[in-house]
Amino acid sequence: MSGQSMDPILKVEHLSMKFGGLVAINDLSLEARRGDITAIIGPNGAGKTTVFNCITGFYKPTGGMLTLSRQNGEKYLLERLPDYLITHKARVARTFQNIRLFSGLTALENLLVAQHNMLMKSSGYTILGLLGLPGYKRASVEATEKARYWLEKINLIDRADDPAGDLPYGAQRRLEIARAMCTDPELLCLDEPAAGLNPRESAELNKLLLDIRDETGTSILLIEHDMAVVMEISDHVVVLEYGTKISDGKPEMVRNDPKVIAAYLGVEDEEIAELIDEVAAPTGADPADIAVARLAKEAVAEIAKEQAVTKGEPKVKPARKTTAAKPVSARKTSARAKKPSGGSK
Ligand SMILES: Nc1ncnc2c1ncn2[C@@H]1O[C@H](COP(=O)(O)OP(=O)(O)OP(=O)(O)O)[C@@H](O)[C@H]1O
Repeated sequence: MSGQSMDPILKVEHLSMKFGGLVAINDLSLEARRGDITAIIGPNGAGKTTVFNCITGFYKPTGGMLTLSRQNGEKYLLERLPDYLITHKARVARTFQNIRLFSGLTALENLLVAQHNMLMKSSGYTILGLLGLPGYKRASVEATEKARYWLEKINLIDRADDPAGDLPYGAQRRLEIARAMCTDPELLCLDEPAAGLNPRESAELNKLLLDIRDETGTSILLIEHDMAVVMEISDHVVVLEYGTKISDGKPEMVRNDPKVIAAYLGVEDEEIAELIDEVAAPTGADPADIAVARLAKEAVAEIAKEQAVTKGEPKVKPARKTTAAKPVSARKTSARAKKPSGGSK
């Protein structure tokens, strides 16, 4: 039940983000459709988290426009909003690469804290809540019901009263997603939700995300390195390299795109340039595409040959974190320098 409508919930237009002389995002445009799971993938340092940080207000972009269209017709220019309004007005929620739960609070309490704003509002921002105002009581019951609903959904209802820090890693990841869902987002941004999960936990995560999409209609924007997750659940995939979009489309199209294969295999620019010179484009096809395709094919064959002699090694997984070479089109926009502190991962 993906792509409930063709209208985009998020439109990124000509986004750029510079850190001093480093161009992290270069004139990036993309769309995430309402009701879809959209994945942003790319090698390390491609700019994925920077895009998330621009969308969620952690960074103010150097240029470009980020338009969030809510279901009720309200539109928000995210680059102009402070981060708390991006959450509360534009209804964008996010999780981070590293888990950020309150580890000393129980699983249930973590989900109640997420609803703190709504509870404060119903208490009139005074101590009237403590005096048992009916409105506050009702809100408090609803908050607990919502928290328990999400605990059921993530199979943690039996551990509602356990400290979040005592839960297994995969359960903590699901709890973070549940916490984000307790804020009733229209766009849920997940930064590497499958990182560190074992195959069983990954499968549980996939199911949870598909349920969220299908049952709540929430649109999901996902950064992910695990290709099994990306290919299984995404409706649409955008590939970045050096802050530039190199591919955009359905998962099967992106998976077979020579530019994407080359980026993940780390083919050197010089090799591509040499081949472009050699390649005669008989049917008017782009020589760069032909060259990249040929190099990718050679690289895959080489790896397959190596693996044939190395028993027990895993199969080629192009989307695992690898350092990639720059694409022909992005040689001048190096975003692969060392990352200074201050970013939000
Ligand atoms: N706060 C910052 N200050 C300076 N440079 C930054 C900052 N944040 C990110 N960068 C740089 O921007 C580029 C893109 O980084 P980003 O973290 O967005 O990549 P990524 O695709 O999310 O990588 P990964 O897959 O490793 O998480 C990198 O070169 C990084 O060093």
